[in-house]
Amino acid sequence: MNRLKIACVFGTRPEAIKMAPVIRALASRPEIFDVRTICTGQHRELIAPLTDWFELDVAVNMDVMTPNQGLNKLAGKLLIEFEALFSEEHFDGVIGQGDTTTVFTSALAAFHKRIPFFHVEAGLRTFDMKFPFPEEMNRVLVGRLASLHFAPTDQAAGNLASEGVTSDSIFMVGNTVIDALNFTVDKLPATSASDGRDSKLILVTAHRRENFGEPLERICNAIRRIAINHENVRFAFPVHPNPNVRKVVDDRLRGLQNVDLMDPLPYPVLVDYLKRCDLVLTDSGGLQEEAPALSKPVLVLREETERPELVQLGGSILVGSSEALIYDSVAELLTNSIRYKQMVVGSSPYGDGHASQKIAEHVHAFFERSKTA
Ligand SMILES: CC(=O)N[C@@H]1[C@@H](OP(=O)(O)OP(=O)(O)OC[C@H]2O[C@@H](n3ccc(=O)[nH]c3=O)[C@H](O)[C@@H]2O)O[C@H](CO)[C@@H](O)[C@@H]1O
Repeated sequence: MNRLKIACVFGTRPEAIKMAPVIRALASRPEIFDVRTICTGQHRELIAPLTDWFELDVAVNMDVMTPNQGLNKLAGKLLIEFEALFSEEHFDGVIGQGDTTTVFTSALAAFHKRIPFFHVEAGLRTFDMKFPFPEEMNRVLVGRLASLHFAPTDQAAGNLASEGVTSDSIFMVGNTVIDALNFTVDKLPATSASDGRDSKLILVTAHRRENFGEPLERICNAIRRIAINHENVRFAFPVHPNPNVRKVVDDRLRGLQNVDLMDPLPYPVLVDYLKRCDLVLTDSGGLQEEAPALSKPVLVLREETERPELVQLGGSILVGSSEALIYDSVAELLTNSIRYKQMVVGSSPYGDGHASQKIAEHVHAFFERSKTA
């Protein structure tokens, strides 16, 4: 039997992290799958260490990024690149993840070439096209283009069903980020949770477009006040390279002795911080999923989230960018151990760490079914 040739596409840091275990699961069955890994390079520098850590062979590197390029120019270039790739090589299927311009254009290009597209992390919705922008539109459009939808939770699967996606194409498998996290925790040397320190460690990340400008200023003001008023607290803040983030963070937080501003951390180092920290303050999607898997409460620096499951379980609170709410919520969790324990959920609502194996099986079954159809 001919092997199934599958293009696995990613372009940004979170896509590389969440696609890595899928690529490894497909590649672990070489008698069935011939895997080709395609990187569009949307976050080129952040991705190179990830492909090493997860031991991925990238077959195609696209070079599409130029400074201050608009979304239409990026999408146009990517469509042309995918058109050329899918014309030069025969692919049986294309698989991509999430809500970026990379996943949208690869799904559209696959559709134009009549190649089935499989969507990892399908069905996330805020129901507001402006937040997050342009990601909410990207995921809705990919929801129309995909042949199989791998939903991370029951709610995500329900969102797809209510949009009219046929139920036999939706599979609730969990989020592959938990597979990536487990792989990483297993590969890391063991560290103790507190490291023997008597201070509290708070991990912070903030980079979403919706927070650029005044919201990020308010977030930094709150962190500054906490750092000054609570000397037993340390902040670890890997700062996103985007100048919209870097300038505001530097202006407000540089020079505080208990705030460590760092370059973006390699994934294993980030996971090590996550293991050792007491609390996470973030607008990142991935960190909202990873933190509960390591029993860490999350304050979400967004007004809405497409990950309501953790909020519903009490493991995260939407604090948005309100300086007062961020300050008060952190202060309460630092001083009220009962409240803190209430926010430590027993297990992650985002998966059991076996999503990628399930995805590989469903992709195989899809082609077995189409042979008999
Ligand atoms: C609108 C929205 O929510 N969209 C999300 C967005 O992803 P995101 O918000 O999760 O993106 P980031 O925060 O950049 O990445 C997070 C990952 O990076 C790791 N990390 C972080 C800091 C660091 O210094 N070093 C690291 O290694 C961290 O542990 C985590 O795993 O796009 C994805 C792609 O489609 C979607 O899946 C996803 O819905």
